Amino acid sequence: MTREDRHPGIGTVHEEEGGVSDPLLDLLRRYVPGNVGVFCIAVWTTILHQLLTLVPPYLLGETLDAFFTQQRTSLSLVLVPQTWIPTGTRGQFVFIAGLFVATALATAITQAVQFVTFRWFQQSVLHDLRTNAFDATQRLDMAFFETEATGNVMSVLNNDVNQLRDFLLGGLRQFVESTTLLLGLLGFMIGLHWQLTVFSMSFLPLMLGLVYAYQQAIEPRYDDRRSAVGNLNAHVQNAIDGIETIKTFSTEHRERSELQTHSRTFWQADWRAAKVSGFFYSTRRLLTEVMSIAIVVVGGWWVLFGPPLAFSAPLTAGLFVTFLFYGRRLVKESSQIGDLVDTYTDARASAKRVFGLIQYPTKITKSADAEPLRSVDGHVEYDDVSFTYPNADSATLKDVSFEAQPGEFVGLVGPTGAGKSTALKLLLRLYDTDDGTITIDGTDVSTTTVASLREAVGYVSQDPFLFGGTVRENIAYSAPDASEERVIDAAKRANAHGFIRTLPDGYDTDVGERGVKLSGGQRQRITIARAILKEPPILILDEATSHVDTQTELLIQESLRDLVATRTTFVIAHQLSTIREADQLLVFRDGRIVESGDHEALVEQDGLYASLWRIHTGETAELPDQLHPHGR
Ligand SMILES: Nc1ncnc2c1ncn2[C@@H]1O[C@H](COP(=O)(O)OP(=O)(O)OP(=O)(O)O)[C@@H](O)[C@H]1O
Repeated sequence: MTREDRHPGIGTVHEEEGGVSDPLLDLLRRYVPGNVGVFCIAVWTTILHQLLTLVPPYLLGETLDAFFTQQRTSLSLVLVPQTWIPTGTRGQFVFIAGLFVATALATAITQAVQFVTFRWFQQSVLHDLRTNAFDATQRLDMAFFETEATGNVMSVLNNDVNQLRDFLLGGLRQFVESTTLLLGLLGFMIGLHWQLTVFSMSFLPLMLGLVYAYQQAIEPRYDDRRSAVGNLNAHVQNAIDGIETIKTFSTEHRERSELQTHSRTFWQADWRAAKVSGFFYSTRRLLTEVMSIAIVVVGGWWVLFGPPLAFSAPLTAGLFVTFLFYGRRLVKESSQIGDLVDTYTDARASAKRVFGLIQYPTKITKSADAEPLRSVDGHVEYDDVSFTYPNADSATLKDVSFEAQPGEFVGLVGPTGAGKSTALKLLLRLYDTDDGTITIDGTDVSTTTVASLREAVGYVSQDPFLFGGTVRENIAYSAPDASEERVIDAAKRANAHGFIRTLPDGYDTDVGERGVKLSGGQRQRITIARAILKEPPILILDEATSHVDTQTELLIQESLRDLVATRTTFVIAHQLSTIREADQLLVFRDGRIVESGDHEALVEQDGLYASLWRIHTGETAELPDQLHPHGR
């Protein structure tokens, strides 16, 4: 099993969430109303255009019968009042030529209008769909990203949305065209000669049966192909994200062979679909030819020797010519239903995945009666908080309780993996607690709107993330309207101004994708400046200075002193000197707070903290008993 295989398909959610049974109907139901005007014009001109294409064969048949085969004495045309038709042969000939030209013009105009309106409709719907799918990914809980590979999500946003583009432009238009043509042709043909129509249609059930069988066989194969391409993309994405690790461990070969496995799975899935498609298209072709030949043979016989079999109505040569065109067209259109089903099935699988993403259930961001958090003093209280990560076997936090007064400086210490970062992520509601409550100024954070909560809390994580762009844009990310002075001031307080000035373009220097052009310590200082600029009433610094040297760390601490003094600050640090001055220290071990108090009190207590402190000061190199991997 590879990394990506562990993730369930996004598409499964659509059905579970009780969406409309057909995701493509769902698509139209959601997006047509916003574009109803242009959609109606597109559909109507398509119908008109298709009906117009049926006129020339009809005119040709009538012309033949009226002027050349003398099977009719006067010219009469369906839907054209007899009074409009001139009486002399010359006049009638010019009149019919005029009709040919007018039909050609009208056909061209409707085609142009149909093309541009369908294109507009398609782009407008895709724009809305793309925006909604992107909104959905932004809204999703962190838990989602732990179960769904990024490449899979990217595949939905790119491949599946593009597949729907093909459906909206090609498939939907073809559906309108084919339906119009089939109904129009049947109407015309029955009106002209119902008996020959009955014969022409005798193969139709066979064709429709073939199409139905095809749809049943191809749909699961398309589903497989789609999820295989998602896994393939996920792997490529992972490999590009981790390119540095791959190179340093020289694991290019392993990654390549994993890619080949995914690529082969995709190839096999495609092959299974291709075999079914190949069989269908060739059988359809054969059936189409047989139907066309049968119309030619039977129709020709009819004209030459009279009605065959149980038929009774005579057939003129002109009408036979009209029927040759119509018959072929009927056969072609009914066989096109196969393509339509193909596009439809493919698009359906894509729509399932796109709506799976859009409708993915979110617990945190979608609380219906959440209230915004109003002016925050910064009194934070954890009451018996327990939490287990979605895919974890055991609890990460167990009965964690503590209280931080407004403006207090709280340090979190403890061995790695003890649950310090997790505890503070719950304050930001990156996850919700399983048990217990977290309150800010007495308000349970699970009842507040996520936006107002995160507005009140500044967070600098262990992994400083910078967006591609300039240094200034990255600092001002938390306050895009901040003045130049405020940005520089924040940078100074984060001890970043000095190095920024030495960069080639100062604050306008491009940091590269994810900030790769800067060192870890430089990135960290920019993320601290970003948090400072926001001036939040509550600040979380999670190992925020772990990448900088001791001297810079001291300088940052110095400049953060003011900041810390005026707001509730939580600092996680392994360098205990960083948090020695904290008003309160919380010592975590195995998801529990095992000691708390200020530095002096904890040293006196002579427990875990005191042991860690002795190691920190170099007084001892011995690992305390509690932390010894094999016990003692
Ligand atoms: N997204 C996650 N899914 C599942 N388990 C997780 C996740 N993030 C962290 N954990 C687990 O939860 C436990 C606590 O992790 P946490 O990051 O809170 O520890 P920490 O005390 O902050 O450690 P460190 O000092 O190394 O940052 C660890 O055992 C970790 O493996």
